[in-house]
Amino acid sequence: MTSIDVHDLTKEYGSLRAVDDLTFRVLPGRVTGFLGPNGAGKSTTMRLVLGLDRPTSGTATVGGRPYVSFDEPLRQVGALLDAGAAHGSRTARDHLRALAASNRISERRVDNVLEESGLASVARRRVKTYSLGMRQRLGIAAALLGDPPVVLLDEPSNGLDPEGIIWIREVLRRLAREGRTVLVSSHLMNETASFADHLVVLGRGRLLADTPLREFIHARVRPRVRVRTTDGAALGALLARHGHEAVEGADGEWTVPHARAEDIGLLASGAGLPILELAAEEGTLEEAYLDLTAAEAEFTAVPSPTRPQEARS
Ligand SMILES: Nc1ncnc2c1ncn2[C@@H]1O[C@H](COP(=O)(O)OP(=O)(O)OP(=O)(O)O)[C@@H](O)[C@H]1O
Repeated sequence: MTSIDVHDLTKEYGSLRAVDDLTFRVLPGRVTGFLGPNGAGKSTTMRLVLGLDRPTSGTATVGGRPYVSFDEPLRQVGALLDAGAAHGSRTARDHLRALAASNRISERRVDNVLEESGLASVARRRVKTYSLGMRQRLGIAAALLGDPPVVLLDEPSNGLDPEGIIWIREVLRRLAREGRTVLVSSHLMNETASFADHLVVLGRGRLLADTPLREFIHARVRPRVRVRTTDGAALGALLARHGHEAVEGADGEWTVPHARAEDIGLLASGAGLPILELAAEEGTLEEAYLDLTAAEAEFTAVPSPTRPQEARS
Protein backbone atom coordinates (compact mmCIF):
# COMPACT_ATOMS: atom_id res chain seq x y z
CA MET A 1 0.00 0.00 0.00
CA THR A 2 1.59 3.28 -1.11
CA SER A 3 0.41 6.07 1.15
CA ILE A 4 1.83 9.52 1.74
CA ASP A 5 2.68 9.94 5.40
CA VAL A 6 3.27 13.33 6.93
CA HIS A 7 4.40 13.07 10.53
CA ASP A 8 4.99 15.92 13.00
CA LEU A 9 6.11 17.99 10.02
CA THR A 10 7.29 21.56 10.62
CA LYS A 11 8.87 24.01 8.18
CA GLU A 12 10.07 27.43 9.23
CA TYR A 13 11.27 30.18 6.93
CA GLY A 14 13.07 32.51 9.32
CA SER A 15 10.49 33.45 11.92
CA LEU A 16 7.57 32.26 9.75
CA ARG A 17 6.19 28.81 10.49
CA ALA A 18 4.76 27.77 7.09
CA VAL A 19 3.97 24.20 8.24
CA ASP A 20 3.27 23.67 11.91
CA ASP A 21 3.53 20.20 13.44
CA LEU A 22 1.43 18.58 10.75
CA THR A 23 0.42 14.91 10.82
CA PHE A 24 -1.85 13.26 8.25
CA ARG A 25 -1.94 10.31 5.89
CA VAL A 26 -3.08 10.23 2.25
CA LEU A 27 -4.45 6.80 1.42
CA PRO A 28 -4.69 4.97 -1.92
CA GLY A 29 -7.92 4.37 -3.81
CA ARG A 30 -9.38 7.80 -3.31
CA VAL A 31 -8.80 11.41 -4.30
CA THR A 32 -7.84 13.60 -1.36
CA GLY A 33 -8.56 17.30 -1.83
CA PHE A 34 -5.96 19.53 -0.17
CA LEU A 35 -7.59 22.80 0.87
CA GLY A 36 -6.74 25.93 2.81
CA PRO A 37 -6.52 29.70 2.37
CA ASN A 38 -3.64 31.38 0.54
CA GLY A 39 -0.45 30.87 2.47
CA ALA A 40 -1.86 27.98 4.56
CA GLY A 41 1.12 25.77 3.70
CA LYS A 42 -0.23 23.42 1.01
CA SER A 43 2.53 23.96 -1.55
CA THR A 44 5.20 23.88 1.14
CA THR A 45 3.87 20.53 2.37
CA MET A 46 3.92 19.16 -1.19
CA ARG A 47 7.47 20.44 -1.69
CA LEU A 48 8.53 18.70 1.52
CA VAL A 49 6.92 15.43 0.37
CA LEU A 50 8.82 15.74 -2.92
CA GLY A 51 12.15 16.43 -1.20
CA LEU A 52 12.39 19.89 -2.82
CA ASP A 53 12.78 21.46 0.59
CA ARG A 54 14.09 20.15 3.91
CA PRO A 55 11.79 20.07 6.92
CA THR A 56 12.79 21.96 10.05
CA SER A 57 11.58 18.86 11.91
CA GLY A 58 9.38 15.82 11.31
CA THR A 59 9.10 13.57 8.26
CA ALA A 60 7.26 13.24 4.96
CA THR A 61 7.45 9.86 3.25
CA VAL A 62 5.92 8.02 0.29
CA GLY A 63 5.35 4.31 0.84
CA GLY A 64 7.43 4.65 4.00
CA ARG A 65 10.48 6.10 2.20
CA PRO A 66 11.69 9.64 1.66
CA TYR A 67 11.19 10.78 -1.95
CA VAL A 68 14.94 11.42 -2.39
CA SER A 69 15.65 7.71 -1.85
CA PHE A 70 13.87 6.67 -5.08
CA ASP A 71 16.19 5.80 -8.02
CA GLU A 72 13.51 6.45 -10.65
CA PRO A 73 11.19 8.83 -8.82
CA LEU A 74 8.80 9.47 -11.75
CA ARG A 75 7.78 5.81 -11.59
CA GLN A 76 6.89 6.24 -7.91
CA VAL A 77 5.44 9.72 -7.63
CA GLY A 78 4.02 11.98 -10.32
CA ALA A 79 3.81 15.64 -9.42
CA LEU A 80 2.64 18.95 -10.83
CA LEU A 81 3.81 21.86 -8.73
CA ASP A 82 4.61 24.62 -11.17
CA ALA A 83 3.30 24.57 -14.73
CA GLY A 84 6.17 26.88 -15.75
CA ALA A 85 8.75 24.22 -14.90
CA ALA A 86 9.35 23.01 -18.49
CA HIS A 87 12.21 24.60 -20.44
CA GLY A 88 10.64 27.10 -22.87
CA SER A 89 13.00 26.48 -25.79
CA ARG A 90 12.29 22.74 -25.83
CA THR A 91 9.35 21.16 -27.56
CA ALA A 92 6.81 19.44 -25.32
CA ARG A 93 7.78 16.09 -26.80
CA ASP A 94 11.50 16.64 -26.14
CA HIS A 95 10.74 17.79 -22.60
CA LEU A 96 8.84 14.57 -21.88
CA ARG A 97 11.43 12.43 -23.70
CA ALA A 98 14.21 13.84 -21.51
CA LEU A 99 12.19 13.10 -18.36
CA ALA A 100 11.39 9.60 -19.66
CA ALA A 101 15.03 8.79 -20.51
CA SER A 102 16.23 9.71 -17.02
CA ASN A 103 13.65 7.36 -15.47
CA ARG A 104 13.87 4.43 -17.93
CA ILE A 105 10.39 5.15 -19.30
CA SER A 106 9.60 4.11 -22.90
CA GLU A 107 9.14 6.57 -25.79
CA ARG A 108 5.77 4.95 -26.42
CA ARG A 109 4.65 6.17 -23.02
CA VAL A 110 5.62 9.74 -24.03
CA ASP A 111 3.30 9.50 -27.03
CA ASN A 112 0.56 7.99 -24.85
CA VAL A 113 0.56 10.85 -22.35
CA LEU A 114 0.77 13.48 -25.12
CA GLU A 115 -2.31 11.89 -26.67
CA GLU A 116 -4.12 11.56 -23.33
CA SER A 117 -3.47 15.18 -22.37
CA GLY A 118 -4.69 16.53 -25.72
CA LEU A 119 -1.23 17.81 -26.76
CA ALA A 120 -0.39 15.34 -29.54
CA SER A 121 -1.06 17.86 -32.33
CA VAL A 122 1.15 20.55 -30.73
CA ALA A 123 3.81 18.25 -29.28
CA ARG A 124 6.49 19.54 -31.68
CA ARG A 125 5.97 23.18 -30.77
CA ARG A 126 8.30 24.95 -28.34
CA VAL A 127 6.87 25.19 -24.84
CA LYS A 128 7.39 28.98 -24.76
CA THR A 129 4.65 29.28 -27.41
CA TYR A 130 2.17 27.43 -25.16
CA SER A 131 -0.78 29.05 -23.41
CA LEU A 132 -1.18 28.66 -19.64
CA GLY A 133 -3.68 25.85 -20.11
CA MET A 134 -1.40 24.02 -22.57
CA ARG A 135 1.50 24.28 -20.09
CA GLN A 136 -0.79 22.96 -17.42
CA ARG A 137 -1.71 19.97 -19.62
CA LEU A 138 2.00 19.36 -20.20
CA GLY A 139 2.67 19.45 -16.44
CA ILE A 140 -0.10 16.90 -15.89
CA ALA A 141 1.25 14.75 -18.74
CA ALA A 142 4.68 14.80 -17.04
CA ALA A 143 3.10 13.79 -13.72
CA LEU A 144 1.41 10.78 -15.39
CA LEU A 145 4.46 9.80 -17.49
CA GLY A 146 5.88 7.16 -15.14
CA ASP A 147 2.47 5.54 -14.50
CA PRO A 148 3.10 6.20 -10.78
CA PRO A 149 1.08 4.79 -7.85
CA VAL A 150 1.15 8.22 -6.18
CA VAL A 151 0.15 11.54 -7.78
CA LEU A 152 0.41 15.04 -6.26
CA LEU A 153 -1.09 17.93 -8.19
CA ASP A 154 -1.02 21.57 -7.08
CA GLU A 155 -3.97 23.46 -8.62
CA PRO A 156 -4.27 21.22 -11.72
CA SER A 157 -7.37 23.03 -13.06
CA ASN A 158 -5.52 26.35 -13.20
CA GLY A 159 -5.89 27.81 -16.72
CA LEU A 160 -7.70 24.79 -18.15
CA ASP A 161 -10.64 25.35 -20.51
CA PRO A 162 -14.02 23.74 -19.67
CA GLU A 163 -13.14 20.63 -21.66
CA GLY A 164 -9.79 20.44 -19.82
CA ILE A 165 -11.55 20.74 -16.46
CA ILE A 166 -13.80 17.80 -17.31
CA TRP A 167 -10.74 15.89 -18.53
CA ILE A 168 -8.73 16.41 -15.32
CA ARG A 169 -11.76 15.47 -13.20
CA GLU A 170 -12.08 12.20 -15.10
CA VAL A 171 -8.34 11.53 -14.88
CA LEU A 172 -8.41 12.01 -11.09
CA ARG A 173 -11.42 9.73 -10.67
CA ARG A 174 -9.78 7.07 -12.84
CA LEU A 175 -6.49 7.24 -10.90
CA ALA A 176 -8.40 6.67 -7.66
CA ARG A 177 -10.40 3.80 -9.19
CA GLU A 178 -7.13 2.19 -10.19
CA GLY A 179 -6.11 2.22 -6.52
CA ARG A 180 -3.60 5.06 -6.73
CA THR A 181 -2.94 7.67 -4.06
CA VAL A 182 -4.01 11.11 -5.28
CA LEU A 183 -3.49 14.44 -3.47
CA VAL A 184 -4.85 17.54 -5.23
CA SER A 185 -4.78 21.11 -3.98
CA SER A 186 -7.38 23.57 -5.23
CA HIS A 187 -9.17 26.80 -4.41
CA LEU A 188 -12.14 25.81 -6.58
CA MET A 189 -14.71 24.34 -4.21
CA ASN A 190 -17.20 23.13 -6.82
CA GLU A 191 -14.39 21.45 -8.69
CA THR A 192 -12.99 19.81 -5.57
CA ALA A 193 -16.45 18.55 -4.62
CA SER A 194 -16.72 16.94 -8.06
CA PHE A 195 -13.59 14.79 -7.74
CA ALA A 196 -12.59 14.43 -4.06
CA ASP A 197 -13.61 11.62 -1.71
CA HIS A 198 -11.64 12.91 1.22
CA LEU A 199 -10.31 16.27 2.41
CA VAL A 200 -7.27 17.51 4.25
CA VAL A 201 -7.69 21.17 5.21
CA LEU A 202 -4.89 23.43 6.47
CA GLY A 203 -5.01 26.83 8.13
CA ARG A 204 -1.82 28.72 9.02
CA GLY A 205 0.25 25.58 8.58
CA ARG A 206 -1.90 23.53 10.95
CA LEU A 207 -4.33 20.69 10.30
CA LEU A 208 -7.95 21.89 10.49
CA ALA A 209 -9.69 18.80 9.09
CA ASP A 210 -8.88 15.32 7.79
CA THR A 211 -12.23 13.81 6.94
CA PRO A 212 -14.39 12.31 4.17
CA LEU A 213 -15.92 15.00 1.93
CA ARG A 214 -19.54 14.08 2.77
CA GLU A 215 -18.89 14.15 6.53
CA PHE A 216 -17.08 17.48 6.19
CA ILE A 217 -20.15 19.04 4.59
CA HIS A 218 -22.77 17.36 6.78
CA ALA A 219 -21.01 18.36 10.00
CA ARG A 220 -21.09 22.04 9.02
CA VAL A 221 -24.05 22.74 6.77
CA ARG A 222 -27.58 21.71 7.60
CA PRO A 223 -29.51 20.09 4.78
CA ARG A 224 -32.72 21.93 3.88
CA VAL A 225 -35.85 21.61 1.80
CA ARG A 226 -37.02 24.06 -0.84
CA VAL A 227 -40.76 24.14 -1.37
CA ARG A 228 -43.09 26.23 -3.51
CA THR A 229 -46.86 26.07 -3.66
CA THR A 230 -49.61 28.15 -5.26
CA ASP A 231 -50.08 30.11 -2.00
CA GLY A 232 -46.80 31.22 -0.42
CA ALA A 233 -48.42 33.04 2.49
CA ALA A 234 -50.54 30.02 3.48
CA LEU A 235 -47.49 27.77 3.22
CA GLY A 236 -45.46 30.12 5.43
CA ALA A 237 -48.19 30.13 8.10
CA LEU A 238 -48.48 26.33 7.92
CA LEU A 239 -44.71 25.86 8.35
CA ALA A 240 -44.63 28.29 11.28
CA ARG A 241 -47.56 26.47 12.97
CA HIS A 242 -45.51 23.26 12.77
CA GLY A 243 -42.46 24.85 14.34
CA HIS A 244 -40.34 25.28 11.19
CA GLU A 245 -38.14 28.37 11.02
CA ALA A 246 -38.50 28.71 7.26
CA VAL A 247 -37.18 31.55 5.12
CA GLU A 248 -39.17 32.97 2.21
CA GLY A 249 -37.41 33.53 -1.11
CA ALA A 250 -38.04 36.13 -3.81
CA ASP A 251 -40.42 33.87 -5.79
CA GLY A 252 -42.63 32.93 -2.85
CA GLU A 253 -40.74 29.69 -2.30
CA TRP A 254 -39.71 28.68 1.22
CA THR A 255 -36.45 27.18 2.43
CA VAL A 256 -36.90 24.97 5.47
CA PRO A 257 -33.73 24.11 7.40
CA HIS A 258 -33.30 20.77 9.14
CA ALA A 259 -36.22 19.16 7.37
CA ARG A 260 -36.96 16.13 5.19
CA ALA A 261 -38.57 16.61 1.79
CA GLU A 262 -41.17 13.89 2.43
CA ASP A 263 -42.33 15.51 5.70
CA ILE A 264 -42.73 18.94 4.12
CA GLY A 265 -44.47 17.48 1.05
CA LEU A 266 -46.97 15.59 3.21
CA LEU A 267 -47.57 18.67 5.33
CA ALA A 268 -48.37 20.86 2.33
CA SER A 269 -50.52 18.30 0.55
CA GLY A 270 -52.35 17.50 3.84
CA ALA A 271 -53.30 21.19 4.03
CA GLY A 272 -54.57 21.09 0.44
CA LEU A 273 -51.73 23.23 -0.95
CA PRO A 274 -50.74 22.12 -4.47
CA ILE A 275 -46.97 21.60 -4.58
CA LEU A 276 -45.22 23.27 -7.53
CA GLU A 277 -41.70 22.48 -6.42
CA LEU A 278 -40.13 20.32 -3.69
CA ALA A 279 -36.40 19.66 -3.39
CA ALA A 280 -33.98 18.38 -0.77
CA GLU A 281 -30.89 20.61 -0.83
CA GLU A 282 -27.53 19.40 0.43
CA GLY A 283 -25.04 21.89 1.78
CA THR A 284 -22.18 22.71 -0.56
CA LEU A 285 -18.45 22.27 0.03
CA GLU A 286 -18.04 26.02 -0.35
CA GLU A 287 -20.49 26.70 2.50
CA ALA A 288 -18.82 24.11 4.74
CA TYR A 289 -15.32 25.36 3.92
CA LEU A 290 -16.22 29.00 4.58
CA ASP A 291 -17.86 27.98 7.85
CA LEU A 292 -14.69 26.20 8.96
CA THR A 293 -12.26 28.92 7.89
CA ALA A 294 -14.46 31.68 9.42
CA ALA A 295 -14.46 29.79 12.72
CA GLU A 296 -10.69 29.43 12.46
CA ALA A 297 -10.24 33.16 11.75
CA GLU A 298 -12.39 33.95 14.79
CA PHE A 299 -10.43 31.55 16.95
CA THR A 300 -7.07 32.98 15.94
CA ALA A 301 -8.09 36.65 15.56
CA VAL A 302 -5.77 39.06 17.31
CA PRO A 303 -7.47 41.60 19.62
CA SER A 304 -8.19 44.80 17.73
CA PRO A 305 -5.86 47.67 18.63
CA THR A 306 -7.11 50.43 20.94
CA ARG A 307 -9.28 52.84 18.96
CA PRO A 308 -7.80 56.33 18.47
CA GLN A 309 -10.49 58.15 20.53
CA GLU A 310 -9.92 55.71 23.43
CA ALA A 311 -6.18 56.27 23.17
CA ARG A 312 -6.68 60.03 23.31
CA SER A 313 -8.97 60.08 26.37
N1 LIG B 1 10.84 29.86 0.02
C1 LIG B 1 10.12 30.55 0.91
N2 LIG B 1 10.69 31.51 1.67
C2 LIG B 1 9.98 32.20 2.58
N3 LIG B 1 8.66 32.01 2.83
C3 LIG B 1 8.04 31.07 2.10
C4 LIG B 1 8.72 30.29 1.11
N4 LIG B 1 7.82 29.44 0.56
C5 LIG B 1 6.63 29.67 1.16
N5 LIG B 1 6.78 30.65 2.09
C6 LIG B 1 5.68 31.16 2.97
O1 LIG B 1 5.11 30.04 3.62
C7 LIG B 1 3.69 30.22 3.77
C8 LIG B 1 2.98 29.05 3.14
O2 LIG B 1 3.07 29.17 1.74
P1 LIG B 1 2.50 28.06 0.74
O3 LIG B 1 2.92 28.49 -0.64
O4 LIG B 1 2.93 26.73 1.20
O5 LIG B 1 0.95 28.23 0.95
P2 LIG B 1 -0.25 27.65 0.07
O6 LIG B 1 -1.23 27.07 1.03
O7 LIG B 1 0.27 26.77 -1.00
O8 LIG B 1 -0.84 29.00 -0.54
P3 LIG B 1 -1.58 29.29 -1.95
O9 LIG B 1 -2.94 28.74 -1.81
O10 LIG B 1 -1.57 30.79 -2.00
O11 LIG B 1 -0.77 28.65 -3.03
C9 LIG B 1 3.37 31.58 3.15
O12 LIG B 1 3.34 32.55 4.18
C10 LIG B 1 4.55 31.82 2.23
O13 LIG B 1 4.80 33.21 2.07
